[in-house]
Amino acid sequence: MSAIPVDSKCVLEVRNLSLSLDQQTLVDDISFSLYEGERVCLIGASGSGKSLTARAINGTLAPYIKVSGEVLVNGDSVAQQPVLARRAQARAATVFQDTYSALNPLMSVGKQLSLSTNIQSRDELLALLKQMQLKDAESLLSRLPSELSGGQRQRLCIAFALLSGANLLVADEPTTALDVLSQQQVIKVLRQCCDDHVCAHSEHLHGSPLSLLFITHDISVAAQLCDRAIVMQDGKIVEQGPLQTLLSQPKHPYTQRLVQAAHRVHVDTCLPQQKAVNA
Ligand SMILES: Nc1ncnc2c1ncn2[C@@H]1O[C@H](COP(=O)(O)OP(=O)(O)OP(=O)(O)O)[C@@H](O)[C@H]1O
Repeated sequence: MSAIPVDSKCVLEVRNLSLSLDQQTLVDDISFSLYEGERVCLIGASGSGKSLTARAINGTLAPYIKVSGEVLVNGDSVAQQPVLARRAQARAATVFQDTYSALNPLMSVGKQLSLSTNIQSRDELLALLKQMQLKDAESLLSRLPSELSGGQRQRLCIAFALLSGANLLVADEPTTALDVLSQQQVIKVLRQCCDDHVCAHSEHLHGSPLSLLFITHDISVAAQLCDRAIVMQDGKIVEQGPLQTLLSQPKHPYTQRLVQAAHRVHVDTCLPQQKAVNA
């Protein structure tokens, strides 16, 4: 990971955040920060509290979840605020694993795009789709979301999310439901968005680069995109640091198991090829 410049702006600060339901603690006193332009992954097994943490950040927690601690987005304290109660600069753009949750299933892609952007020109809409590496953009504009592949829909969701002008993107398992090639396309688009995106239309965030919180249970996917990792287990952060360091010298037993499992999957995947070469 490149060192964070001293004068970097803190885009997200999660401070002693706990989330509970009745007497059960689901997220337990976690703290971490994200600086502008950083790509950080929140990684952990199913049920470790990643999505709940994402919901506390983007303001979509169920109202019956008890929140304590602080979440600051661009300096605004938002832990207790649902998304619609937040100032524009404190709203994080979000993409989810379930792409249908962000798209109107009954409206063509072109209509949805032009309603959310106020862009009426077909050429500008086509340019937007091309930025998302969506080929065949002409035909995509007239299709319904169900007439796109999962990978195309996810790239469209990323475009929609970034149109909000937010400087923080929370991507909650955006590649989990996709095949390997579609995963690669989504990662490529996310990487490109982080490299190119500056908030042009937001008065408060003007010129601010995009920061990414990438939520996943797959450390090998995270390694293709992120510089830093925060590892969660059973609602707690057990380790955090540069991703390359975690991969080469994992300290916590859970991180060690995660890295070993990723190596095993890699070796298993390579085995048939090896046999074929040796045959
Ligand atoms: N709305 C809710 N009401 C009650 N319990 C919940 C709610 N959302 C999540 N939980 C519980 O909180 C714990 C953490 O869930 P969370 O969805 O954050 O896990 P996760 O790490 O994102 O898992 P996955 O990788 O499977 O999405 C789980 O035990 C889950 O059952």
